[in-house]
Amino acid sequence: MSKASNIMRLALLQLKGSKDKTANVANALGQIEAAVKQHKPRLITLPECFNCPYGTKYFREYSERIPDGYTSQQLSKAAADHQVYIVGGTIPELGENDAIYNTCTVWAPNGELIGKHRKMHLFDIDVKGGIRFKESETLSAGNEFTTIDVDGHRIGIGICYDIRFEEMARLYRNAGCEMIIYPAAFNMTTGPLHWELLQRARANDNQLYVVTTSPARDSNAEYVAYGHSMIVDPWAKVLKSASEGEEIVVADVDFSLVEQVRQQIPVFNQRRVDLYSTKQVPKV
Ligand SMILES: NC(=O)CC(=O)C(=O)O
Repeated sequence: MSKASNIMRLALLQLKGSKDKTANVANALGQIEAAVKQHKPRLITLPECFNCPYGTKYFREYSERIPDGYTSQQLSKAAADHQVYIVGGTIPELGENDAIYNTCTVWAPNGELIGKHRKMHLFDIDVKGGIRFKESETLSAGNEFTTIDVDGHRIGIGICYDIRFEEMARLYRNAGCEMIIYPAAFNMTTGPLHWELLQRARANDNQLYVVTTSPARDSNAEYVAYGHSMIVDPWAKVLKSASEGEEIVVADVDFSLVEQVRQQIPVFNQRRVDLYSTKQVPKV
């Protein structure tokens, strides 16, 4: 598709969560409506696990089929009602053979499902005196890369821990992506040190936009999300960011910056492929 415009308005919805799935989905729908009325975005993003508490013991109970489940149907309707693209954060997905995935769905303005990304790198960490989390206790990892086309702009989808893997971002860059969107829920151990650093690193290394959307911070929750949803531009500059609470972050991104940075700092033409391998195997 040809590029209709280089400017795209994004609205990142940093949402409060609770143990009540219906209330979480209703809150997301209300915030989508508010964002559309106030800001008229082309694309809206939601946080990781926006309909479910972020904890391994909850994933099976809250899991749903995609696209037939309740949350998918609500997001599809919201996209069609408001004529907007929705990168629907993540929900626990009940997949084939009863496996559970942490999955992002993407909806077009006609309500059609145009992308489904299963978290590829499971968040299994054990930081002494900090946080222990083991998604692999109940989740399976996805095996497929996911890109979508929005008005002629190719966008890669990753989920939270996926951002730590530069190889994945590089594959998206090589596949022509100008932006990577990561629904994410960093925490109070890793967030302060790594959240902004990783986003700016991925943006700088690959000369593209990086967008993250976190749940709002709830200090009483079992898993305390860091917040600070963010848009980083291809210069690695933080274009806009949220604080900790529930918030809508709005920004107009200019995709012409991607080409500008790639021309002015042409690292991808200057690689010493005679000295190191840059062979890319998977097809994205
Ligand atoms: N929750 C995650 O998937 C990742 C995270 O919190 C981190 O990498 O830190």
